[in-house]
Amino acid sequence: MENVKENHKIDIKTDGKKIYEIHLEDSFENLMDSMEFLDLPGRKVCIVTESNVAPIYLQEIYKRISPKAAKVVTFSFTAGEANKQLATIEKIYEQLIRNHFDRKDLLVALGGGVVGDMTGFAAATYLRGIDFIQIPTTLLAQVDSSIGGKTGVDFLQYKNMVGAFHQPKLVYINTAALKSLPEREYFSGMGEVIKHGLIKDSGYYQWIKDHKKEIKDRDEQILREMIYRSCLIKGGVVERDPKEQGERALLNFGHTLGHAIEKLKEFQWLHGECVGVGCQLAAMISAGRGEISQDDVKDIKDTFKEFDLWKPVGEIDPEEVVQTTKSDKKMEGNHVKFILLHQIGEAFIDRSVTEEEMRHALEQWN
Ligand SMILES: NC(=O)c1ccc[n+]([C@@H]2O[C@H](COP(=O)([O-])OP(=O)(O)OC[C@H]3O[C@@H](n4cnc5c(N)ncnc54)[C@H](O)[C@@H]3O)[C@@H](O)[C@H]2O)c1
Ligand SMILES: O=C(O)C(=O)C[C@@H](O)[C@H](O)[C@H](O)COP(=O)(O)O
Ligand SMILES: [Zn+2]
Repeated sequence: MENVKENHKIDIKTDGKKIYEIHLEDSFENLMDSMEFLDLPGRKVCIVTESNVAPIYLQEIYKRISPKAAKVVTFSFTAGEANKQLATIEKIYEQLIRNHFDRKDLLVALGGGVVGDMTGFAAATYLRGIDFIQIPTTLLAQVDSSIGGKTGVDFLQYKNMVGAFHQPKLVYINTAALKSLPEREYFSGMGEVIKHGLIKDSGYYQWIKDHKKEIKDRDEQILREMIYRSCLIKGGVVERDPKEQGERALLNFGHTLGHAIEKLKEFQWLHGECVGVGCQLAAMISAGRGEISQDDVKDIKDTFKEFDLWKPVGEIDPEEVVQTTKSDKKMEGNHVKFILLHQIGEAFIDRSVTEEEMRHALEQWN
C-alpha cells in the first residue's frame, strides 16, 4: 500500500496491481475529479441510497453527477438493517432493468454499510457484474465496510449469508458527511475502529485511548487521522488477502458472537455495538486461555465503554447465543472459527474455542 498526495489517497493493490483508490476528502467538491477516470459520458448511473441519507445528500450528489453522465437515476429504500435483504436487491434490479442498464453502466452507493453492502451485491450480480463505487456516509462505512468488496445481504436474519466479493472502482470519503450522523451511529463505528487497533496495531489502540475526547467531539483533524489509519489497516489486510483465505479472517474479531447477538436482538442493537460486545467477549476468552491479562481485559472493556459500546448481554440466554453461533457461516464442520488476541495489537485465528468457553464468557459478562 502506498500513501500519495499527503494522505489524501490510499491505493489498494492486489498482486502489485492497483485495483482502486480511496480518496479522503472533507467535502464533495472533488467528487467529479475523482470520478473522471470512470468515463461517465458513455455510461448511465444509478445512485442507490436510503430514506435517512437521501434528504441530506442525494440532491448534491445527483447535481454533481448528472451533467457528466449519459443518464442518472436514483433508487432509495427504507433505512435499516432489516431491509438488507434480497427483496430490496430485487427492487434495485427492477430499477436497472426499467432504465435499460447494461454491462458498462455504473452503480453509486451513497450511505452507510447497509447501502454499500447491498449496492455492491446488486453490482456483483446484475448482468453477472457491473461497476460500482462507494460514497460512505457513516463512520463505520468510512473506516470499514466501503473497503474490501465484501458485499451481500442477510438471510433469515443470519448476517451476510448471501453475498459475493466484488471490489468497488473507487471509495470517496467525505469526512464532513459525519456531521449529520447521530451519536449512537457514530459510536457504533467506533466498534470497528477499536477492533482495528486491537487486531493489528497497539500504537493505534493507545492513540484512540489518548484522543477519546477529541474523537467524541468529532475534532476534524483527529477524525481524519483516525479514518486514515483505519483505512490503512483495513486496506492492508484486504490487499494481502482479498478473498479471506487466511489473514482477512482477523477482521472478523468480535463478529463470531457479535453476529449471533445482532441476530438475536433482531437488529435492535447496531452492528458496531454487537461487534464491540463481541470483541470484549473474545478478549475475555483470550484471557481465559492465558493469552492476555485480566488487566488487558479491563482496559479493553473501559475503552469500549468510553463510546457506549457496552450492552446488557445478560438479558440474552447464553445457550441461545451459542446455538445461533453454531448456525452461522463461521462454522467449519464442528468447529467455530474464532479470532482471539495473543496481545493487544496481535490477533490470531483459532478453531478450538469450546461451547463452554463461549458460555462462560457470556455468563461472566458485566
Ligand atoms: N462489507 C463489509 O466489509 C462490512 C464491514 C462492516 C460492516 N458491514 C455491514 O455494514 C452495516 C452497518 O453499517 P452502518 O453502521 O453504516 O449502518 P447503516 O447503513 O444502517 O447506517 C446507520 C444509520 O445512519 C444513517 N445515516 C447514514 N449516513 C448518515 C449521515 N451522514 N447522516 C445521518 N444519518 C446517516 C442511516 O440511515 C442509518 O440509520 C451492517 O449491515 C454490517 O453488517 C459490512
Ligand atoms: O472485511 C472483512 O473481511 C470483515 O470481516 C469486516 C467486518 O467488519 C464486516 O462486518 C464483515 O461484513 C463481516 O463479514 P462476514 O463474512 O463475517 O459476514
Ligand atoms: Zn463488522
